[in-house]
Amino acid sequence: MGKYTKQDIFRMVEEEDVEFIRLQFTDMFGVLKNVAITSSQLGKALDNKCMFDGSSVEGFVRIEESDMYLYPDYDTFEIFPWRPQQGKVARLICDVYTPDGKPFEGDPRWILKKVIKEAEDMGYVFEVGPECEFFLFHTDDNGLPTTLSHEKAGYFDLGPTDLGENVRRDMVLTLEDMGFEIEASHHEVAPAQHEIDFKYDEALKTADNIMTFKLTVKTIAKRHGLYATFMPKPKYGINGSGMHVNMSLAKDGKNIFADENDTLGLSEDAYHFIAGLMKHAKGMAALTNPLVNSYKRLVPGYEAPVYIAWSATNRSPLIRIPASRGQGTRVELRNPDPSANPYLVLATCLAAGLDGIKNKLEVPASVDCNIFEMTDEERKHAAIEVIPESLYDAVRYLNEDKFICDVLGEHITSKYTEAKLREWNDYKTQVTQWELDEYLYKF
Ligand SMILES: Nc1ncnc2c1ncn2[C@@H]1O[C@H](COP(=O)(O)OP(=O)(O)OP(=O)(O)O)[C@@H](O)[C@H]1O
Ligand SMILES: N[C@@H](CCC(=O)O)C(=O)O
Ligand SMILES: [Mg+2]
Ligand SMILES: [Mg+2]
Repeated sequence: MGKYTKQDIFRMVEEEDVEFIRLQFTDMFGVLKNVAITSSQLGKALDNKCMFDGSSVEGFVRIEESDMYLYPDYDTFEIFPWRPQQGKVARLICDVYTPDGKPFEGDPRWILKKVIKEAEDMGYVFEVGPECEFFLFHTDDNGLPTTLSHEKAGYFDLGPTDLGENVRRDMVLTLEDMGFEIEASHHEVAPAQHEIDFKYDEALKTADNIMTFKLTVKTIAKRHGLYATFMPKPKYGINGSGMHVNMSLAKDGKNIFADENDTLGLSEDAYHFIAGLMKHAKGMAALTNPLVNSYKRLVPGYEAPVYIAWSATNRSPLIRIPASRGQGTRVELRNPDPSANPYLVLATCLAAGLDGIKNKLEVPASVDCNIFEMTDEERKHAAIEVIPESLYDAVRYLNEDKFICDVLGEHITSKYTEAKLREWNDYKTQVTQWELDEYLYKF
């Protein structure tokens, strides 16, 4: 049973004086799209009759087959608190369907739903809590984003040093207005870098929440004359922004990753899940780290992972098991960044973990020392592999991992690969400032 019925939505629109409704969906590349309707069209929208031109959305369909339908998920009805309070603006997150009434295979939300169904058939609920980091920068005289900030604060610092402090407070209050349960918010390590953590939930809800979170953070920053960016590594020499993904599986309301009798308090299935994530980490990288820029974050020295390993005691590997046990027992994957499409990231993470469980994959020994301080020889001896080092490598690994390609389906795999190779080739031909600074005078 859903949270809202059609009648509930009509009633809320009437009572709350909602004038506009945004029908939202997310494209393959994690970009939020929407078409706005007035409340006079609500009945049509709720009957799945609203159409859009799919050929205008990158990675969707060709012009000859362009009609797509939006099927609103009633439970996602939410009013935007930052819009006028008369003639309010609300949104509904939608699934994308083809004209013959089938889910569109290029819709990332559908891909996630498919894997969730598979988990449900095994009796599992997939619970996920993300940690989204972002930067707040000034805009220039034309209102365009810069990488400038006047902030000096660092990790966990308290104001009033920081202009960002008030902005973050406003973000938290707005998110709470929209039903988010905010667990923590703090200044991150780099100047102008922040993090707001919200409570974990079932995977589909969390993926929707991540999209809403990014929209809200950007909107509130703009209101304060700042620009919020989720670009993974906006500045050389300081930390980049990650989106650690905390995951657990529940069966009949009980966290099945916990086992008091184990030395680390983890169940067999938790170990298999970790092994599945490790097996597919390279194949998933093009999704968890989708930009050319993503790979500039995954370098030693900035709290971001580089090596495929796991540990219950330290933060340097790809996978960390945070200390909390019982219902809080979870696996934290540390390489995803907030530019990723959350639907595709959660779909592939869940599928990889389930692959581990189904096939009883064995985890290698945990690496409890600082991997960055090991020599290449020591890492080789411990069979520690490296996360792909560029978008190009990541796309290659994706196409080699048939299991992950199957999760994504033919449509997304081919369109995604095509677009990401185009992005890489465009980047590859650029002459950067670094090259000019290094070479122009020498040669
Ligand atoms: N059982 C669980 N399953 C999935 N997620 C969970 C579970 N329990 C807690 N979480 C989520 O994990 C996230 C924890 O974030 P928190 O910032 O505390 O983690 P952290 O990794 O210790 O922090 P950091 O990496 O910034 O030092 C929250 O979103 C929380 O709701
Ligand atoms: N900003 C770091 C993470 C810092 C943290 O541990 O919270 C990253 O790029 O992943
Ligand atoms: Mg953090
Ligand atoms: Mg974390």
